[in-house]
Amino acid sequence: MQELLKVAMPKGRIYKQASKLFREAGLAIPDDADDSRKLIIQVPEANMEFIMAKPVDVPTYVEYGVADIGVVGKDVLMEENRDVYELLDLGIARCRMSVIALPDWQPVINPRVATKYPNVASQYFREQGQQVEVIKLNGSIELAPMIGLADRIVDMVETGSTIRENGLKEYEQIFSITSRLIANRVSYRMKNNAIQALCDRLQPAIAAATAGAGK
Ligand SMILES: Nc1ncnc2c1ncn2[C@@H]1O[C@H](COP(=O)(O)OP(=O)(O)OP(=O)(O)O)[C@@H](O)[C@H]1O
Ligand SMILES: O=P(O)(O)OC[C@H]1O[C@H](OP(=O)(O)OP(=O)(O)O)[C@H](O)[C@@H]1O
Repeated sequence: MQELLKVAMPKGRIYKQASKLFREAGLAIPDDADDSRKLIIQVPEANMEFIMAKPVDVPTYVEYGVADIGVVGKDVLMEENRDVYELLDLGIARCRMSVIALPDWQPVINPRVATKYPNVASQYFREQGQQVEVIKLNGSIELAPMIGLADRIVDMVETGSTIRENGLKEYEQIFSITSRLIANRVSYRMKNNAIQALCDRLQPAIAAATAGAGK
């Protein structure tokens, strides 16, 4: 019998895709665990316990070892910069991090950039040699250039419909994003059999899903 794995699972849009991938890997994972208000869900069929977390908190739970492994977007991993192992690119929740502004944007004297990702944005503009004031927001980032809070934003683009519907334009793509499987450093050693077995099951499922999506 392998060790129980505590898994930090993001509630919201990643959960459905992650649980589908886990099922395709042969694990009996429910697809509706995030529909209830329960925050800790036992999945005895897969010898797992899910900790249903806010996506941005997943790396924190994993770094502190209260979860052995977790599923999290690359955007959050880059922003949070936690001390965890990144084990697998799950290929799900594909989107990109971009610089967005109004279509008539021109460089301004005191540029302001609004974003949910202040560390990523600051590093990007520093590397570009541009001095900007970064304003942290927690959602509806696209509002910022529309109402004059910032002249640019750094945010996620998937289908492009949010920027289209708000009359904005994507200027630069900073990096592409998918969700990753991460592990606590100690758990990776202590529960190596269980974690390795999970990776071995997930890998062909990821390859099949990626081939199926024509990517
Ligand atoms: N439009 C999108 N399309 C695909 N993936 C996305 C999109 N937006 C975000 N993601 C990915 O999904 C992850 C979780 O996003 P989600 O919107 O569920 O959470 P959140 O906005 O961080 O949390 P909350 O809903 O609690 O504010 C992101 O970190 C990113 O990796
Ligand atoms: O290109 P699209 O397919 O339109 O997706 C992009 C949108 O999705 C995310 O927002 P989310 O739904 O997480 O809402 P938020 O504003 O609360 O971050 C992101 O912040 C964009 O606003």
